Amino acid sequence: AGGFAYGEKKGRADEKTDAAQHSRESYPCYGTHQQGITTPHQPFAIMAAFDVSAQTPSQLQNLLRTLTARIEFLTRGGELQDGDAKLPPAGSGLLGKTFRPDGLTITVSVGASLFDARFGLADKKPKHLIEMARFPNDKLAAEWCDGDFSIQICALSPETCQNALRDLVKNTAQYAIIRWSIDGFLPKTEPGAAARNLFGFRDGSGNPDVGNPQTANEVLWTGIAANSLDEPAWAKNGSYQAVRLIRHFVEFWDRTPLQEQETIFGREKYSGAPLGMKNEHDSPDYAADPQGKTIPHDSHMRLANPRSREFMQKHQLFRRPFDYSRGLAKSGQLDVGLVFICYQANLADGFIFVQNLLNGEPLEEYISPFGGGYFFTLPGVQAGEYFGQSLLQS
Ligand SMILES: C=CC1=C(C)c2cc3[nH]c(cc4nc(cc5[nH]c(cc1n2)c(C)c5CCC(=O)O)C(CCC(=O)O)=C4C)c(C)c3C=C
Ligand SMILES: [Fe+2]
Repeated sequence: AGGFAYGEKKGRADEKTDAAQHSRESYPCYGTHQQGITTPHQPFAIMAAFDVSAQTPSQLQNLLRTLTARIEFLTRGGELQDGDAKLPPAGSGLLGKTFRPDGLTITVSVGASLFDARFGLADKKPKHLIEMARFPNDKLAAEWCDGDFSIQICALSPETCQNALRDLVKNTAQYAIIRWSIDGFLPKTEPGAAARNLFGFRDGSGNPDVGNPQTANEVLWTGIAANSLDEPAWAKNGSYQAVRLIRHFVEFWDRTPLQEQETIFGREKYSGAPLGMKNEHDSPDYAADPQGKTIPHDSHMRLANPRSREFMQKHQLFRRPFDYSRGLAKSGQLDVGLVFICYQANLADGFIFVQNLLNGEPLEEYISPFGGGYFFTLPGVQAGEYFGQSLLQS
């Protein structure tokens, strides 16, 4: 009595390992599209941008091959194999010697600057890829903007994101230098409901359902969506990624009346329902509210998507944001906000068009965009290939 069979005992012992505390959820990195876009929204993230220090096309290829190999290893889970103890260990050790995939996705995207004179790629640039231009309410800090490529890391724990970033920084050090990086998280929420941003509002309720492949084809994938057929052939099945780092003035927001907060977004704070409706996923009926008495014309949601037929066909984007918290700003105010990330097949019709509709909105009093960038998420690849292969070999 009280004894354990070997297997049972081993099972119990295994339950106590670091690895067992993490999820076996795995999103293999090979396929038509990269992971981290239509993948279920994980609760933790790091968004980072890098500059390439590689000098030649073949060094750039080495960088992309290394990135792909590390992404394959990290997203599959496995065991670190240390060699000579006089050399650095194989990994950070943050997750222990063996580690599980923990829902990790790593999404690689390239910036406009990668298409300058260095690598002979100038004539292959996606049509709408440019460095991020300033919008009227922006206070952009150059050190928080742009980059030759971006890496979006998402997982079910913050340590899995950290471990992945450390691994990528170490293994690409010969050819790339990190430029900026920010950690993100999402509050827990009921199943099927969008997570809340730091203003306390559900953020993502009006997103297109990109879990439906037909909707994803119409909204996300360059070279597939109707408004993106004039792009270079290598870019097919990629997507434009727009990143905006947006500080929230939460002390000011928390002193703003509830009614005003709800009018600013056009939704009820707690349920997330459009004003005048019951449920989060109810569709607003703007035709029945031509004067904007229920949902004001200058509310965030009405400006961002007037739901006209033309808009729904051409200007939809898919948001996959995270909240951030970085302690205190120099002013003594909380330095918190949103890592706004969205994907679309055509950047000009998507993010840029919608942001221009939002310029001057009442929400601007409470926010201050300070960084981010535009990137092009590379098409997916099959085992044996590397991310960016279609670009370098086209
Ligand atoms: C240019 C694109 C957008 C930026 C930048 C943006 C910033 C931003 N948004 C919120 C909070 C909410 N946004 C909501 C809806 C919404 N926002 C955009 C676009 C941008 N938002 C769109 C296209 C939509 C969907 C509109 C619709 O289809 O009805 C909402 C409402 C809930 C929801 O639908 O997700 C909230 C809340 C913040 C805080 C923010 C930057 C500070
Ligand atoms: Fe929004």
